[in-house]
Amino acid sequence: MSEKPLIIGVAGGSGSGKTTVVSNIIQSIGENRVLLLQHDSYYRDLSHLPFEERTKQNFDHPSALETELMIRHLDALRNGYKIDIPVYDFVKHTRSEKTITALPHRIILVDGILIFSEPELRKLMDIKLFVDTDGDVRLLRRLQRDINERGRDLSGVLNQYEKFVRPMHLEFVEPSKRYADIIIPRGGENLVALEMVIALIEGKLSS
Ligand SMILES: Nc1ncnc2c1ncn2[C@@H]1O[C@H](COP(=O)(O)OP(=O)(O)O)[C@@H](O)[C@H]1O
Ligand SMILES: Nc1ccn([C@@H]2O[C@H](COP(=O)(O)O)[C@@H](O)[C@H]2O)c(=O)n1
Repeated sequence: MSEKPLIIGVAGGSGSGKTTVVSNIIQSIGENRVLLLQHDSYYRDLSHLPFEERTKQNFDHPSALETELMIRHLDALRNGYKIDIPVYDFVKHTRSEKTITALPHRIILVDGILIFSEPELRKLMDIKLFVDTDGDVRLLRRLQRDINERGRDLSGVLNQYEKFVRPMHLEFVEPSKRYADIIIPRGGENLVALEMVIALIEGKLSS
């Protein structure tokens, strides 16, 4: 592929609806034209720690993620090379032996809570979207998701939220909103904003 891809970043707090927004964009633009790269896939492996220790880590600080690898991957894709995306296990807090091979695409969607707080990563993005959802709504969604899908219990989710998620959100995620080109209030339910974003992407692709 000789043309450089269009790289679209989708940031926002945990549970804000990033994945929902991204899925809507992919459905509208067409799966075969888009590659999704999630910062979540680049969480550092903690298999060297006992399980109890892993659960006590701060996963909301930039140092918890191997952002340098994600940047190398984006550079490789921009230059026409394939990459091997890590597979992360949120139940065990570990990275799998397996990877997923991804080929260069015309559009690359990048999502994650901290993608705009990393200058090197931010620099690579052509369009930056921030999904803005109230903290109480995000906490309720996260409670449900983490208990149903990530092997957590009520008190674990609440402790983690109070100790790490909320303070790191205020320190890193919320201030990074200033770098967004478009702020999407309420996330995936905001169909007007989604239509505008999709029209913008289509316009960029045809220009
Ligand atoms: N508008 C919405 N209404 C109800 N539930 C939603 C809505 N948007 C997202 N969710 C649910 O909330 C949870 C978190 O949403 P998700 O899109 O995964 O957020 P993020 O990727 O920002 O963490 C998911 O279980 C999702 O199904
Ligand atoms: N082992 C891990 C790794 C990350 N988290 C939490 O995931 C959140 C980011 O993912 P979203 O899909 O919600 O954007 C982040 O807030 C971390 O606290 C975790 O709980 N365990």
